[in-house]
Amino acid sequence: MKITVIGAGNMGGAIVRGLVAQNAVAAENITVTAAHASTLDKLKKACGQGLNTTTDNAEAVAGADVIILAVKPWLLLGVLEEIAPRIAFREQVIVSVAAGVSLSQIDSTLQRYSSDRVIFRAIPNTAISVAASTTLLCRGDNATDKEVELVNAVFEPLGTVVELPESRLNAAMAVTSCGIAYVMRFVRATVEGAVELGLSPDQALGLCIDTLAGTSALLGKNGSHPEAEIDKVTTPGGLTIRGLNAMEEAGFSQSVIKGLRASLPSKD
Ligand SMILES: NC(=O)C1=CN([C@@H]2O[C@H](COP(=O)(O)OP(=O)(O)OC[C@H]3O[C@@H](n4cnc5c(N)ncnc54)[C@H](O)[C@@H]3O)[C@@H](O)[C@H]2O)C=CC1
Ligand SMILES: O=C(O)[C@@H]1CCC=N1
Repeated sequence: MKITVIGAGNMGGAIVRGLVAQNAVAAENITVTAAHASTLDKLKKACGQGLNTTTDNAEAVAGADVIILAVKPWLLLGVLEEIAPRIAFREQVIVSVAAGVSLSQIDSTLQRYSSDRVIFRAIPNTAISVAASTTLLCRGDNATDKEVELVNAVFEPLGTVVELPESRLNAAMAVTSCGIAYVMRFVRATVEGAVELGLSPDQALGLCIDTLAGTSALLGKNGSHPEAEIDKVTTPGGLTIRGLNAMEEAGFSQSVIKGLRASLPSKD
């Protein structure tokens, strides 16, 4: 499989590094672009000199089976216009990772170049850099199972892939992609609190990481409901309920819910 990644930032760069590190795609079979050559030089150092790099997006799409668009959302349609005349539609599958740009917006941009377009949206999270992404996948209307398999072959080595309808993508993205930042903020707050209680920052962070792993295992392996697990921790008249109530008094659950709501792309 040959892949072209347009945009070598946090997401595009992580996809390229991840695919090479997991031996899923050889560096020689990946072409990657960025706005600046210096970004590409760094990526080449990380992935090996075999990696194909260029700042010419249109030139980069030649020969790819899968073209991944990983530029900022407001640049996406312009970049599509730039590469569209060079895309071999149907032979080449297009995957956008841009948040908030719909399949129909992408399709409208491409319709004057071909009547047979295969488009996907994939929303990974930054854990893709450690092959632990939850990648959300939406297929365009005319994508075949074989094309879905091809796109899965890109993202499955980098974590788990969850296919869902586009109508639920933004809600899921708030949980999985924005969620990395929200959980990190929880971790940061925990470390700040634990330092006040007398732990060193390193020790607090280590304990918090272990506790996250334990929480994850309880939910994932036991299939428990969070509230059932909370019940097991909160001894009546004990310490945890005092902590939980103090957190709720400060608006913990409402803050999280409000944050998720605010994470939806605006409809302008
Ligand atoms: N960072 C995240 O957690 C996630 C990001 N996304 C999406 O991924 C996309 C990229 O985001 P990031 O990687 O975070 O941004 P970034 O700013 O780190 O990377 C963007 C890259 O695009 C390159 N670029 C800019 N203009 C270009 C052009 N005309 N041609 C080729 N390359 C160009 C830049 O040099 C940069 O390397 C966005 O659309 C974002 O919505 C999706 C899910 C999660
Ligand atoms: O904040 C953003 O817009 C991107 C999309 C999801 C995570 N990061």
